[in-house]
Amino acid sequence: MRVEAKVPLKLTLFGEHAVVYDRPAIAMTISESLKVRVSESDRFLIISPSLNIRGVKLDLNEMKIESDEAKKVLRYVFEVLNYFEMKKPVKIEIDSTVEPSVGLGTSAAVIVGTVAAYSKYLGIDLNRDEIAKISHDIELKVQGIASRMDTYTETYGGLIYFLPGGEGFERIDTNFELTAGYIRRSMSTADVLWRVRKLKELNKEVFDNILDVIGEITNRAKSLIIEQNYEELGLLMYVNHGLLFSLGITSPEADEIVSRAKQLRIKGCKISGGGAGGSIICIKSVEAEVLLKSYNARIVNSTLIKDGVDISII
Ligand SMILES: Nc1ncnc2c1ncn2[C@@H]1O[C@H](COP(=O)(O)OP(=O)(O)O)[C@@H](O)[C@H]1O
Ligand SMILES: C[C@@](O)(CCOP(=O)(O)O)CC(=O)O
Ligand SMILES: [Mg+2]
Repeated sequence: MRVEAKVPLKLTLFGEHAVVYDRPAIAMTISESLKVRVSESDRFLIISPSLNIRGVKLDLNEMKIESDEAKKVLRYVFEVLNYFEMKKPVKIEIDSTVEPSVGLGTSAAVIVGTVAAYSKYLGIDLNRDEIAKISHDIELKVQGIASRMDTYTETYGGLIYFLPGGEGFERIDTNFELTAGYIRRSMSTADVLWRVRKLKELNKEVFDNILDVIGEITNRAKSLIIEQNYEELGLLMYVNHGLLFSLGITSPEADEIVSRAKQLRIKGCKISGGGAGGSIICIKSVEAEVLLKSYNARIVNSTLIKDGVDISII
């Protein structure tokens, strides 16, 4: 038996980082995806062609390759197998339409896909809520810090508003259109999250105020998306980017792109996801695509996808 889980990747429209501290957020699934295929094997094998592993060590006597980096990047998959007590050995193949760690929720997709496919392979029927919850717990365990935004968005699919307080979400029925692309990233989301945590400890009051404003912007943005008021929404994207700059999670190149976008009168642009480079989103326009390409960004297919993880037996 072979089971395949196709997981849509996601963009964060508003509230990244603040959502970790129980403020609201808005995210949506897009046409880019990551597939996890699980099939019979006599031992556990993980194959992921898009991963670049550096610093391998070769034991010439046993012809065995060892890599601390491989262990680290495959920890998301390992912890899923561990959760299911590694009940049956399997071959796990992971294919993604984008590179790993670009602010599009690839970490969550690897977890959601492996939870969905491996549980099905084991004959365990999980509903979406169970897949999302297990996946969130695993992301939190591996990274030490994580909100439920990415795992829930990719499990359920669509454009989703996460309520403040860390519980509850609403799906918003809309045909929102974005232009998006990603640039080089200097850190993983986990590393950025820990940097933000340190900043929070340094000055709790200022930090909390910034997060409150991000929360207010997110709540206003929710109404503007429903009203299709893209002028004001775009303005709030610039404001959200500025607040992310103040949290230290943008990058010089991302700031330059967003500033240039403003100068070109593009309606709205901001960094999306973990930051330190990675994904940038703008209200859809030809000018935004030209701008992103001029910075060698890889344009992503940001068509809103309304369905979440899809499991099939092949
Ligand atoms: N195709 C893949 N195969 C295996 N693991 C992956 C893949 N893509 C992402 N990952 C895991 O997710 C990590 C990236 O997480 P993160 O920095 O949060 O990226 P993103 O912002 O895209 O979610 C990688 O270091 C790796 O551990
Ligand atoms: C920064 C954060 O809000 C989003 C991270 O998104 P990504 O892993 O960069 O796609 C973290 C989280 O919500 O867990
Ligand atoms: Mg991630």
